[in-house]
Amino acid sequence: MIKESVFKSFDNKAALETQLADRIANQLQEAVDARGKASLVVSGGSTPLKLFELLSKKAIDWNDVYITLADERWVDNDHSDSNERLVRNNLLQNRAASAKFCGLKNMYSSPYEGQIMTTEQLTHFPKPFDVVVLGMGNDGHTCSWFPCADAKELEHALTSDDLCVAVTPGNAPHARISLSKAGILASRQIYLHIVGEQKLDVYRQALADNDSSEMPIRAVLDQHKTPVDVYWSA
Ligand SMILES: O=C1O[C@H](COP(=O)(O)O)[C@@H](O)[C@H](O)[C@H]1O
Repeated sequence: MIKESVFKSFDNKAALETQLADRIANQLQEAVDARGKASLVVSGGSTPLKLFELLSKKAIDWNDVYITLADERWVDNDHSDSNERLVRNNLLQNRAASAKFCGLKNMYSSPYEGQIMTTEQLTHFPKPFDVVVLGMGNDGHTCSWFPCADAKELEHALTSDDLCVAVTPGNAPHARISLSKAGILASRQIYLHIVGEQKLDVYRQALADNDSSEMPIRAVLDQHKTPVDVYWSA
């Protein structure tokens, strides 16, 4: 059994989103005040939409905030499955429109060819990342660390020192580019943002299991390098 992270439980999604948005905004502004710049890594998927909207309205020095993604589907930026599109439409709005965003997808035809360029594009980001917000799939994946991916690719994502890795999920659409475990853990604070009973069950299962290849979220939960706070609501 692994050590439980800080677990914050909310009766409803709106209460979670309000508190998490406040906390992230405070941490980003503190980082700007302390070091002149801040960095934020966000996930795609359906869970963070309202959080993005709330964050986008926060009065912080967005000019000094660098934003990127934890993972991306290798699709054009106007594709409905693009995480970049999601972030542009929901987070890089309102006051946050002046943040400095760098997506993970580039002009190469696959993430295998494009991953070096993506890594280079992120070299100017303030590191360690100040805040990382992760989601989790019902299969226990986070970022694009899919349990259904080729075993070698998943192992590479979880053990490589490279910041970015390419992954093709076995049973989800699109090849992906993802930050590696090393990249994600090179941060000051990680939030795992999950909603619903099914994800709570998956989280509990991840705490009880002991194999990161079956439940890749464990790679984040079972470590002592970086603080992880879990924000869950029904
Ligand atoms: O495929 C992905 O799914 C996870 C979880 O998505 P959700 O819709 O259940 O919130 C997400 O964290 C990840 O970034 C995304 O690429």
